[in-house]
Amino acid sequence: MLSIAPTIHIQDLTLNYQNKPIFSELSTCFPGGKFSILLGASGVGKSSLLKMIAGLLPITQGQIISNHPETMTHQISYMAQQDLLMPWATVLKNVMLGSKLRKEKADKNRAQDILKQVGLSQVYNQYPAQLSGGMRQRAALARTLYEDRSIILMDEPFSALDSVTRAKMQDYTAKLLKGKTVILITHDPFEACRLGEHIQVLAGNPVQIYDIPSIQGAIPRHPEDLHVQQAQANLLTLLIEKSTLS
Ligand SMILES: Nc1ncnc2c1ncn2[C@@H]1O[C@H](COP(=O)(O)OP(=O)(O)OP(=O)(O)O)[C@@H](O)[C@H]1O
Repeated sequence: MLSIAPTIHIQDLTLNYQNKPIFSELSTCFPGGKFSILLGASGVGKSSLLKMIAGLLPITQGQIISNHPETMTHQISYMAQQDLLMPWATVLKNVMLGSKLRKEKADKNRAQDILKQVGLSQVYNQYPAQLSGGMRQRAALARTLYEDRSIILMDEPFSALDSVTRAKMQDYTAKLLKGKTVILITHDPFEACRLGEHIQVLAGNPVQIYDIPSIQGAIPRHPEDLHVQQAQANLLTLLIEKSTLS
């Protein structure tokens, strides 16, 4: 595992789907070793941007570069909105799937420890179809965390969880990924303010990136932290102001 934490630069990035423009000449930066949070209305292009960073969507105009270019091909762990669990493999085997695909020796102890931390120790040997939606999402989270990469991209990783489990998973994820370059998409301003060391909103017509002032305190911030509560209110107000819904 590399101990570097790459910074990711987005430069003049344009995205069209079948001639339909989504965003144009977008530029921003996701700082190395920080937890970056990306918010924005449904359909604005957040998942597409994440897929472009992950190399899953071709770049036709503009570029995405890193100060450690090698990390962009070999050091990314990506968690999609859909859990993408393999139905034929147990939960434990799903978590260790990356090792198997790379023909590496799997670290069963690490996989089991992560599954325990996400509350799935009782279902190691069950299959995805036997799990609830929230359990499936935690299995996908465990698989993402098991990879131990320098860059972690997560698309709404806690969206299916009840509020208590969600808070616990936020805490665990923030602690485990400390010092890594993380980009996390969420619709939840509270989550953004608990976890964000760098918060951005994708919004407007034409779509632009807005930087949110940084919030005091180390992450994961406590739910009762007054800075979190004030920042959450400000962020929700900004999202409402930028909303194009009438
Ligand atoms: N494969 C595709 N082909 C055509 N259009 C697409 C495709 N994928 C996404 N789009 C369109 O691109 C736009 C941005 O989609 P994207 O999934 O990136 O948005 P999002 O901000 O992540 O939304 P959400 O918050 O609902 O997940 C939407 O209008 C969507 O319909």
